[in-house]
Amino acid sequence: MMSNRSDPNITVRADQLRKAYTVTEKEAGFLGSLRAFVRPKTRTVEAVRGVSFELTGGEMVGFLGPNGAGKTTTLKMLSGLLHPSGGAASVQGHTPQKREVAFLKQITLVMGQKQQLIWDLPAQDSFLVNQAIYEISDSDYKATMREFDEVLDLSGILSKQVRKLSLGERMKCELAAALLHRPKVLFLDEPTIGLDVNMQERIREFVREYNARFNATVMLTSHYMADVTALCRRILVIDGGELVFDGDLAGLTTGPDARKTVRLQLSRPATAEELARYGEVVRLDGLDAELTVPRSEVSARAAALLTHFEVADLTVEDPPIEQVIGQLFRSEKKAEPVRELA
Ligand SMILES: Nc1ncnc2c1ncn2[C@@H]1O[C@H](COP(=O)(O)OP(=O)(O)OP(=O)(O)O)[C@@H](O)[C@H]1O
Repeated sequence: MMSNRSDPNITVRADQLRKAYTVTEKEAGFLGSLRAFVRPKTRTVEAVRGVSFELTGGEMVGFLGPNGAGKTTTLKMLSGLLHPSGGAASVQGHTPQKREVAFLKQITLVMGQKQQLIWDLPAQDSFLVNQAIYEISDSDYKATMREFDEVLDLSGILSKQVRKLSLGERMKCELAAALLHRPKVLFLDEPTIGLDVNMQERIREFVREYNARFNATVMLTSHYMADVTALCRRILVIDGGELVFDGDLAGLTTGPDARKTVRLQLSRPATAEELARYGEVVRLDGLDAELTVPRSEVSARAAALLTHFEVADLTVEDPPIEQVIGQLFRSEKKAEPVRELA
């Protein structure tokens, strides 16, 4: 969909955003260090290669990709922590790298792997620091803390030294601290990493409620697909620094390119080559086989499988979303034309 650049509803825009890092290569050992010091050898890593997309106010979007795909680099550019090597970004009408106060008051970046809270102090001391930095009035501070407490149940943990908190408790405090100023745009980089299932659900609920209450735009990366399926209708998939998919999460399992999983319990062994004539074999374990087939051809393929093999049982289901997205990562072709900016 073409967009109007002045559309006030667009809160985040990346326009051919690029980032190349220059890394110094060093051989092992002392001599290697010396050589690198005297005559540094450098190499360019193209982490983000011309990424374009737009998010509208209140949208929650999953930002997915394999390790090293460029997710964190993109989020850092959108938060103004990194200068793009090319292209442009705009968030709430601001150019992120200018780090204007009015911009910083409207965004937050939460990195599950990094912490913002002061380690040796109770979390509430870090909250007070943020209250001062963001110039939050006492009444707003109290009201926000009350709201956050309802969902996150912060009672009893705010006064403990951060170093003594469990990972889940700390993450609840990290999120609360990062959202104290009620930002309109949330960049959440693995906010649930390492948490148990219950705590992941709690954090999800908090993000969902925050989004509903403040109509906030949320861009979320997570290795837990449950986070994405619970919160996001749309996903952006990045691979090797390029956007390879921008569209509806549901469309991946129902759209024209969608596939179905056919599970077979065979009565007599078959080879992967034989089965591969009827679909893509994703697993063959003794008499248990699993194939994916185009959704539109599922009945014909199932009938053919029943005719050509001795089958004790056959079931058809949607493939796990991890598998569908994994196939996007590996695919060379773009799964759907990526939205072009006007
Ligand atoms: N400061 C840096 N200097 C040099 N290269 C970097 C730097 N930060 C990231 N990279 C490289 O840029 C590429 C993209 O990294 P990035 O952290 O953005 O990926 P990611 O999608 O967030 O990965 P992950 O899921 O593993 O966190 C990788 O090849 C990474 O090694």
